[in-house]
Amino acid sequence: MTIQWFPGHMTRARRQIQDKLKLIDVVIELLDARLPVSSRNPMIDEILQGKPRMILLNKSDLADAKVTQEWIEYFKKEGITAFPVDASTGTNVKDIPTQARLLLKEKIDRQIAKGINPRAVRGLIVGIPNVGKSTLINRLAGRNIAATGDRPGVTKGQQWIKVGKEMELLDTPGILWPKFEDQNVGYRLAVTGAIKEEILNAEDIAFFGIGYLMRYYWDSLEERYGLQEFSKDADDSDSVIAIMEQVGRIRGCVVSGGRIDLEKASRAFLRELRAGKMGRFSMEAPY
Ligand SMILES: Nc1nc2c(ncn2[C@@H]2O[C@H](COP(=O)(O)OP(=O)(O)OP(=O)(O)O)[C@@H](O)[C@H]2O)c(=O)[nH]1
Repeated sequence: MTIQWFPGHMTRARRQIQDKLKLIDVVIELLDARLPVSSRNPMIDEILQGKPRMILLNKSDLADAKVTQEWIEYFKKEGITAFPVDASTGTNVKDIPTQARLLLKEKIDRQIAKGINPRAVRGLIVGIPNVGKSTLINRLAGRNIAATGDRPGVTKGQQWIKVGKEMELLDTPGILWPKFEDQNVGYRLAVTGAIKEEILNAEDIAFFGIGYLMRYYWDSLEERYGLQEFSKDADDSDSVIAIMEQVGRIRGCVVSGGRIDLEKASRAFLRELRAGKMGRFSMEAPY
């Protein structure tokens, strides 16, 4: 597997965020609830330079609720305000301005004590591609302003957006890069759709995804694809391929001679997995 990230690109992304930090009071760091480690920039603390920040575990509708709760407790122990959200339906999104003000409470209280009327809290959303930054901005703004898509890399523009009376957001989020040194990180990101399929091969990603579900979420997989007679030995590549073929059979990915088109089957599987059709799953737990 080769994933290339260019140092120039990272430096530019980092500088863009640091320029924006000067304009804002609080950072809203968006992570994918299914993989809070892999979807986190490894240098985030250094990049944020001590700016008050909260972590939102987005796409919590797709993640294992029990594991998400463990993550919330984990971040709490680290002294970081964190809570699950679902930007696509708006679950918990209304708590963001309140939590942002809480983070700045001391500063706001000092202003009030001096008789100054505190202005709206200014926030910046940061996160890796496809984590849901634009969807969240639109949700907070209550209208469609940021470009959203199911492919990484569609965010554009720059202005302040009012979120009620108490908060303002920069309409262009800060784009962070994920950590790529570890091959499994790359695959986890690819399974959830954060990395384009042109970079990693769809069959390899699906192979990884099926293996993962075989290990940790067998029942969901079994139910969806009728795998009652199949082996659930994820360490045996023949068993994994047999399941991929079954997916292909069920989804009509059959070519001449009855052979299964594994590439097509892989894409079908990934589409369904990413859309939550196999139920909720998490790929990383804190403990
Ligand atoms: N199920 C679910 N899907 C979500 C959620 N938030 C965003 N999405 C979907 O995830 C995809 C990516 O969302 P975007 O808002 O475009 O992500 P982004 O971070 O702005 O992406 P870039 O522009 O690539 O940086 C879209 O298909 C959204 O509909 C969520 O909470 N739950």
